[in-house]
Amino acid sequence: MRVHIATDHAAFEEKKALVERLQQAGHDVVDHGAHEYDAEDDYPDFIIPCAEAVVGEPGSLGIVLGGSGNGEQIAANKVTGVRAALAYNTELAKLSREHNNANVLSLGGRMNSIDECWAMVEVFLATEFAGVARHQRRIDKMAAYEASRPGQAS
Ligand SMILES: O=C(CO)[C@H](O)[C@H](O)COP(=O)(O)O
Repeated sequence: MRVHIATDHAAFEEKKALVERLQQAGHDVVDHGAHEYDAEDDYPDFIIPCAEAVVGEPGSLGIVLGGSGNGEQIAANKVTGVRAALAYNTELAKLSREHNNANVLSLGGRMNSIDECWAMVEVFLATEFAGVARHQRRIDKMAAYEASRPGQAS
């Protein structure tokens, strides 16, 4: 699977480890940075391009990381077409795909170990959207709202 990934400094080591594990597992990984550790860097600079790449490549998925994952989820969700979910256990990662058809998973490198992050990534990538009508209806309502905002193409 094509996987876009990004972090700020706060999950620099976790991102590096995840890129290695994803490649070992055979995924086609695009690393949007941070490529160097800089304690003063800003997560939107990496997360927004990563989220845009996910939308630009239908069928791909994204993994964004930070200290908590909160700001990274918020930044990713600013990109039209992104449904980014914050997870801290595998059940949330699974539900984000099954119920929300999330295309971006947000993780907190200061909240979970590398092994825990990897477990969530594996579940996220392996789980399909359930396609149940009530879930699709709710996603459609959000997409309609998104499309109705000024400046959005119809
Ligand atoms: O998780 C994050 C945003 O939600 C950031 O990674 C976190 O805020 C960075 O913190 P600091 O600049 O103190 O290292």
